[in-house]
Amino acid sequence: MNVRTSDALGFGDHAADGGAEGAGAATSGANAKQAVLFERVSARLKAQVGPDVYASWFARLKLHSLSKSVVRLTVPTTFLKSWINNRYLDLITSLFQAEDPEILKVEILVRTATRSARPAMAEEQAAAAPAPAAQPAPRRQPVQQAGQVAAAAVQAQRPAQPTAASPLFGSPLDPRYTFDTFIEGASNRVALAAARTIAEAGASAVRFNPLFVHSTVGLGKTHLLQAIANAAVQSPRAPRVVYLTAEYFMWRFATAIRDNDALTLKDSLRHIDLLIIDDMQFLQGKMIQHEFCHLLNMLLDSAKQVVVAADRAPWELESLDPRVRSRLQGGVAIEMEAPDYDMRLDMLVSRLNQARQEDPGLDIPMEILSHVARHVTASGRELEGAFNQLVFRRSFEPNLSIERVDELLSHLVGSGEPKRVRIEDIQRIVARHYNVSRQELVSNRRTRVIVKPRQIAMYLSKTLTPRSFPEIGRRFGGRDHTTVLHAVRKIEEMISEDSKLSHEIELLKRLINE
Ligand SMILES: Nc1ncnc2c1ncn2[C@@H]1O[C@H](COP(=O)(O)OP(=O)(O)OP(=O)(O)O)[C@@H](O)[C@H]1O
Repeated sequence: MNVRTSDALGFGDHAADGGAEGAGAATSGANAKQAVLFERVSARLKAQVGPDVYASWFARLKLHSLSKSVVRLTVPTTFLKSWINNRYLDLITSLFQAEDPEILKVEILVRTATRSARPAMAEEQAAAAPAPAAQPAPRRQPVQQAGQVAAAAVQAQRPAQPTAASPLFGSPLDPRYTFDTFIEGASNRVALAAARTIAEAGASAVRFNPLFVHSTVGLGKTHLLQAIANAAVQSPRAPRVVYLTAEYFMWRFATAIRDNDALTLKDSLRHIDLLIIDDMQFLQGKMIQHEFCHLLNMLLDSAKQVVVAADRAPWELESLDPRVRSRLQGGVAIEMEAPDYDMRLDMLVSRLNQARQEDPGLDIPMEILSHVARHVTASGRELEGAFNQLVFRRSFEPNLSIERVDELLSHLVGSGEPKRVRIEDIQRIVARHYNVSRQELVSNRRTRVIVKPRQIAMYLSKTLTPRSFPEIGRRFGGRDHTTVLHAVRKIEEMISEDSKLSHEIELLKRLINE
């Protein structure tokens, strides 16, 4: 219940993040009162900093614990921790104090990460680099290689080892992220086919350019992007490949500008065949976006392939410069959805086979794998977390029973639930609450008595489901995505000013999540 409550605030999109022992376990320790307090503070924070900044920096913030006077919050990366600490800690503290004057201190912790920590040196480098206002240092570790400037930032569950053939600018890709280990299913088939086509095309661009892959967290975007890079660099045509996260791109440009070295950097990027950019939602800052727009235009105009991934569709990347957004929309956008049961089971079996290569004696009964696949439903990352827990526990509890597995994974089992909220349920519950019919909610009628419940239902659809603005628009009588966006913003504003409405919405969330 408490996990769900804090997810319902807009953290839900990222509920999967943080790994096996991260926020899920932590959040389950917080009681309902704490969760409501956290919701209220986050709503105020969102109202204060605006939805774009909020989505970039606070979407993955979770409540860890709240003692009488100390609030502990968690984020998935060290970078986010220092970014929030440096810029927003005072604001967050004052928002908590406004809700509860007994609170004296707010601490930001890094969740037990399933991703590798940044190597100390890179960490120091990032911390030392004075990112220009509004431009962050990289979230993941940059790695430089012999005289090369741009490098990829890599995410992995253990420190990534460079593959035999590395991308042009020395991207140390995680060798496990290949097409062979990527499980195919109905939810990602199209994206996988497009990715394979690009990897096989080598230096010659394919028809869809740029390819834009989007999904909520933990559904395999990074795995797929790195699989493209891993396969492309080994193809006989030997294209020049660069894989990097948007944050690394920002950091690299910020440092190059500081060191008067931007020209060299730009020059080194001119000659690539395949640019792969991950986590596009983090690209911020006018100047950096301008540089990125240049690069994008140059590559696309010279028929070089670009692949981009983000946690939302290109038209929903509101913080992006309209020119960048428009260029990104000029190709093909493909959404990946959550894996079904068969895919989840295949992922677990595949992970077991990989783990057996290191430990041939490792065995987890099929009955347990299938039980986990049935109950841990949210994302690949949660499955990975569940698998790691099982392997870890098995070493000192060799005969795990199903009941014990349930106990160990209860935080992961619960966290998938909010994602199953359906838009129809939201419409039904909101309509009943405001005494209007569901048909009226999706109709063209614009009387006040209908407009407000409709906007609330749209807001709840955006915050309680992973559906995109256009899809929500379609489900509300074929409305344009900007209408939904307007509704979400309006209700967010109203919530921050009107505590009665805020309580009403909390009540609706509870009814929907019941
Ligand atoms: N289809 C899949 N086949 C195999 N593994 C998968 C698949 N989807 C996700 N995973 C695994 O789940 C974990 C999380 O995936 P990944 O990091 O690629 O997600 P993501 O969509 O990039 O998440 P984020 O938005 O947080 O960056 C990884 O260990 C990945 O290997």
